[in-house]
Amino acid sequence: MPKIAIAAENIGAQVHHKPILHDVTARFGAGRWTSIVGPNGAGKSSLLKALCGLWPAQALQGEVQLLGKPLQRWPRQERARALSWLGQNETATDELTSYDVAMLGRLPHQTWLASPSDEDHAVVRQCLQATQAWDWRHRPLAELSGGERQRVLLARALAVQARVALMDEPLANLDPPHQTDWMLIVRQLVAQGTCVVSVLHELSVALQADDMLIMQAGRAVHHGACGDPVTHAALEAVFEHRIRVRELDGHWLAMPRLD
Ligand SMILES: Nc1ncnc2c1ncn2[C@@H]1O[C@H](COP(=O)(O)OP(=O)(O)OP(=O)(O)O)[C@@H](O)[C@H]1O
Repeated sequence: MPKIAIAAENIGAQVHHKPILHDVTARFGAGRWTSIVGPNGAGKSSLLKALCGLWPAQALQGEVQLLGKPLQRWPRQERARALSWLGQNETATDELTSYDVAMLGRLPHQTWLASPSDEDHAVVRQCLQATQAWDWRHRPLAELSGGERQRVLLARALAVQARVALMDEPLANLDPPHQTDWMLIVRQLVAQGTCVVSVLHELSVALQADDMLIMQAGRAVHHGACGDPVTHAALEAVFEHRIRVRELDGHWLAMPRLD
């Protein structure tokens, strides 16, 4: 078993007194990529937000452990260096250029009011190039297409160089070649020991991860290896057997059932 990088321990959450996460325990290893999947409204984004500390404390039960220490005991800047976040539908940085957005990923490495270092600039360049967003570095985020903008936001998340990377629907708006690039980037991160946890609706991509956490109605109903037939059965069941998992050229794929 790899070292646990981040763990949700008995997490519960409510919105307006309505429970949306029920006693979720899930542990994610260093150097592993885990995909979180499940039907709409299953609580996938809510769990990711809990892992990231984005829930108000009064709406949350249980504990998140980051690299062996409770999340709320981490000093803010150290935590921002250890944990990176790629969220959905972010618009707060729309007026900034792509370069400046990616540079925001370096903020946890900078001291108050200091200019970015040569290393910060080198990392930002490398991340924008890795996501093929370097060509529009001078353009404001607001002017970019959905997929272009997603690649800049991914570059920002990569620029943090965090040991744990949480990504909510990272493939949103990405065309197939850039989805493949994203998987290759994730594989590189994992090879360097990073823990990657991603919420994905693209089940065939999700099946390329090391592990899969399946959620339903606010609960974690299965957590296992992506190559395990028990995981495939759980995946088919959670989607009411309207998909089937099949192997093609050594990869597991999820296909819609039309019969
Ligand atoms: N701020 C909120 N106010 C009210 N209800 C919320 C709020 N956030 C989440 N919920 C509810 O909590 C449940 C889980 O939502 P969540 O976004 O975590 O699901 P999800 O699995 O990520 O869904 P999807 O696949 O549709 O993105 C849903 O029923 C949703 O309506």
